[in-house]
Amino acid sequence: MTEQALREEMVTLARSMFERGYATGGAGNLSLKLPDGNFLTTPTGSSFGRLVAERLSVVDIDGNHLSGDRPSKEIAFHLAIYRNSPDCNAIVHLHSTYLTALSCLEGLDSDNAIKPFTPYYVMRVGQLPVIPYLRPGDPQIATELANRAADYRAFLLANHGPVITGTDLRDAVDNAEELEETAKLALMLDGKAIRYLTDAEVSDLEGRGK
Ligand SMILES: O=C(O)[C@H](O)C(=O)COP(=O)(O)O
Ligand SMILES: [Zn+2]
Repeated sequence: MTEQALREEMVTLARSMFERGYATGGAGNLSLKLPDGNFLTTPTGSSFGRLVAERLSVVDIDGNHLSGDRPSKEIAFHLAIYRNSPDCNAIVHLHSTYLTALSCLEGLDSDNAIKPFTPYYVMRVGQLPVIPYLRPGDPQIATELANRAADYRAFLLANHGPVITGTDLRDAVDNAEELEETAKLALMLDGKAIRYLTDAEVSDLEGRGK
């Protein structure tokens, strides 16, 4: 896709998420890899419902601001993931209701906050490691994500919200929506006897197409 088409896709997908309640106010941020190797990101403080294609931020791999409005304060963690995850070409960070609620619970398994109980969670996301609470914009978030980026497709920032990757922005958005719905199910089923997928059932699903 051309840069202009990617800009328009980011605006369209962001507005769709906003209109369906996956993003509110100025929370969250998006990024994607451009054909020239630089990165397109949402400007800091921007609303997913009001992005303007021409004003989106462009940065290089070192985080230098090349054009557009001032980039997200979280651009460092986006770039840390790109550096360490060759398959990642787009990233979605949200404060979506159910994943943010989950991120606020005591006693989460830091290796995987959601044990698999549906096939699509396994096929699209797999595991959800938890990053300890850090102030939004703290550079340590980038270090924590860099250390895990090669092994996971999504991450849960404690008391904050999810970070989800994809092979392109549509894939990252679809993964984010699947993960948010899985968190909603997990909270709805809390206290009930869930039949989790067995290790064999999970292995059978891993590596299969979505
Ligand atoms: O993650 C953050 O820093 C904020 O919580 C957020 O999601 C929006 O920050 P941005 O600078 O507007 O991208
Ligand atoms: Zn945030």
